[in-house]
Amino acid sequence: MIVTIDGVAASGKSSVASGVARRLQLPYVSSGLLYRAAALVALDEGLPTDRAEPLLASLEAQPVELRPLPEGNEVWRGSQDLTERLHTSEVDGSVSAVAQLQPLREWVNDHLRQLPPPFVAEGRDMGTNVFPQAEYKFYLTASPRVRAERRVQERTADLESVEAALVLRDARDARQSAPAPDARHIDTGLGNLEQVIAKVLSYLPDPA
Ligand SMILES: Nc1ncnc2c1ncn2[C@@H]1O[C@H](COP(=O)(O)OP(=O)(O)OP(=O)(O)O)[C@@H](O)[C@H]1O
Ligand SMILES: Nc1ccn([C@H]2C[C@H](O)[C@@H](COP(=O)(O)O)O2)c(=O)n1
Repeated sequence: MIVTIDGVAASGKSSVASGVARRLQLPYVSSGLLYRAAALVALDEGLPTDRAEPLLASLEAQPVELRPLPEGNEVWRGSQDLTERLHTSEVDGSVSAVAQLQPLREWVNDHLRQLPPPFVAEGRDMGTNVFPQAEYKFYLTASPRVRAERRVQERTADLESVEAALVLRDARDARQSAPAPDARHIDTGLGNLEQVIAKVLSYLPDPA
């Protein structure tokens, strides 16, 4: 079984996906972390984010590994744990450019398609492009303001700046972020996190 949870920035994908996966006792996979890791490598190494070749060469020379652990995804590069450095405003500002590079999308998708089902996968195009065969698909939304009020707790910028950055990222990511025609849409602004997790679980088979 594959469950996909796609949606816009800060709509709650990671939190909902990890909560659903925990209750189903399945791994959960955050595709965004691979794009964030690629963007972090480009930032750390001063590589361009508008051309794939230099960045792909670095990623192939020293591979990145996504570990979908039950307690949360980790991203490692050799002996370096990159996880704690992936959710910053600096990476937020670069990741959309990296995600526009088709060879980088293929690099991410190759990683994802090696994972053995069952799992819960979250991102932008899990239910459309990466796992169109998924049995259960969800698409999360929430207003920019609601999403900014959540995200501002996790960043150092003020609410207005965070909301503007989210709206900009939504626009930059729009090309790959269309919902799957068979995805169930859930407005996460209509309930707290536990209520949204329960809503998703109500559409899924009970764990054996
Ligand atoms: N329904 C909800 N009610 C209240 N808070 C929520 C809800 N869903 C998620 N949150 C909180 O909002 C913040 C952003 O959620 P999360 O990181 O899961 O979003 P995301 O879509 O994965 O973000 P990104 O696209 O940037 O990775 C987190 O602090 C999370 O706990
Ligand atoms: N399947 C995906 C997942 C993510 N992206 C891009 C778009 C986001 O700006 C960025 C980071 O994702 P997030 O951690 O915010 O979910 O990566 C994508 O294009 N496709």
